[in-house]
Amino acid sequence: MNWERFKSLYYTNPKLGLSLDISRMPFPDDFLTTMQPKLQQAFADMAALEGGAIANPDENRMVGHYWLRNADLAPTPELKQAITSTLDAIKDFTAKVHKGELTAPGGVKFKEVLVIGIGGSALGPQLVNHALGRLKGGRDKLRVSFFDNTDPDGMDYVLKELGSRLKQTLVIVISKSGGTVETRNGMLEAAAAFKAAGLDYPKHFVAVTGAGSKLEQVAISEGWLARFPMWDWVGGRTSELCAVGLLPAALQGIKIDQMLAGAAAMDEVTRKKSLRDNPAALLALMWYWATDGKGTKDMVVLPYKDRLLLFSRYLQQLVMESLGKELDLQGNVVNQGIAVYGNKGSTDQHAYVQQLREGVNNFFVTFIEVLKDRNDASLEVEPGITTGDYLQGFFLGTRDALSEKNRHSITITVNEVSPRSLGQLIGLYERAVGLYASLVGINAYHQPGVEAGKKAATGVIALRLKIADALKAAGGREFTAETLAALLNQPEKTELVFKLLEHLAANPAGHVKKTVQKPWHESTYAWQE
Ligand SMILES: O=P(O)(O)OC[C@H]1O[C@H](O)[C@H](O)[C@@H](O)[C@@H]1O
Repeated sequence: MNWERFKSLYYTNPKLGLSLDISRMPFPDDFLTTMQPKLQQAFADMAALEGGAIANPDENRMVGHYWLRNADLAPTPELKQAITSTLDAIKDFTAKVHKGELTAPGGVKFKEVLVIGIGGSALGPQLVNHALGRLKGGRDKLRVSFFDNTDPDGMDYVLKELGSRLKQTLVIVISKSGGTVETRNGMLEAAAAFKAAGLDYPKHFVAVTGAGSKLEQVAISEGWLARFPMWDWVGGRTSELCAVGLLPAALQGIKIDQMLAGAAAMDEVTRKKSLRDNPAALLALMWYWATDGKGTKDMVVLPYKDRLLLFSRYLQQLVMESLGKELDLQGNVVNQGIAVYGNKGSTDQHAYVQQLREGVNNFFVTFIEVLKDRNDASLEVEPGITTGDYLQGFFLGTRDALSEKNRHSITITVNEVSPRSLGQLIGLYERAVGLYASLVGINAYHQPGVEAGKKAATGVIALRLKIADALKAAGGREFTAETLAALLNQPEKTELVFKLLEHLAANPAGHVKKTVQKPWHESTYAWQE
């Protein structure tokens, strides 16, 4: 590639220990200049947001995740106090757990944390757990596992892993709204497991949730061990650096002050109004150029580091839930968004990189390079060559191979994976998403599209109950999906009735016996005690 272009476009910040290379995005010479008016408007929007404006108009909310790492920026003394006192409470609680001053009943020391949450209430903690666990090679102070779904078998798997250590397990139920059904279900399943083991679960349970939520009410009425707040001015997908992410991380033994310091340092840099000094603005403009400001290309995130495996999954929510919007701020239909996927290199080179090089050219790659290979000395796998040399070799080789075929890429380089650098990366992408949303004129801070699926699921659950009632009342009579839907007076829902019957018949709790017939849709279903 072109060294002169690289020299002129390379952003490097030795203080942060982070660099950004946009030279492999072949935007025209005047692109950065022509974007200046839009970009300056985006900076102005961002300054207003940080100053406490209602930056999420649909929900009439402020957007305050930047205050979490510099409470002095909070627009009122009350908000500042809320941030600092929560941080103190997290540290205090964690210190007591680590010292064994706060224990499970019977003085049993907590050794395990089970986090129950979903979406923004799980992805950040999962990323941090995976990226920063056992960083120096030693053991974590507490080991963290997750329920992040309503999959019964998934929960059984985690509970089996915990086994008899359930008595040493601290459970953190995280839900901003406190009403998310998957999380409620996880909480009930965990409580049942504790009860079955003869354990007094409220003495193990902690809630992170919004004031007055259903979850908070349960935690209060059952006398849970502790509660930590979640505020309406922090979105789920930007909540890693409030109690949602900090509490599990601190308990694990991760240096949360360094994560916060990393994000704060990145915030300072990404507030700069001069484009060439602002890596988040450069990133946002590259997304704009690569995708025509319309999401026409996908963002493939490829960290060459196992510890950053979950970064793409974390970014998937941050980017897609923020940018994937039907309407712009004026109410025009725009169907915005950028699709995000990726795992890690060089692993993915043996999976889908074939298509990236030769197949449909509908993406741009963001490589994440980590300079430091490992803590200890490295084996030479060939004379003078280590496994880390190979990891870099595959990264550089793949990048060149893609460039040769006009497949564009951005590269972010960090010195190492550490609490500080992860805080920086989180801060970098939060800012880039916010700036990009301004560039394309959308609200990045709501998620109206998520509700439709939740509402429809409620309808499905109601129909499931009706089916069970009808079959029971029919006392063993056999129905096809069609005859049952007709009986329920819902012929338009025959497909749903079929799907529900199939699931009921597959599980003992369904009490449904299926008799297979030909053709398959003449199969019958009947109640069975
Ligand atoms: O934290 P909770 O209120 O339980 O929400 C968990 C998640 O579910 C919702 O459906 C939203 O789409 C996500 O933005 C959110 O992070």
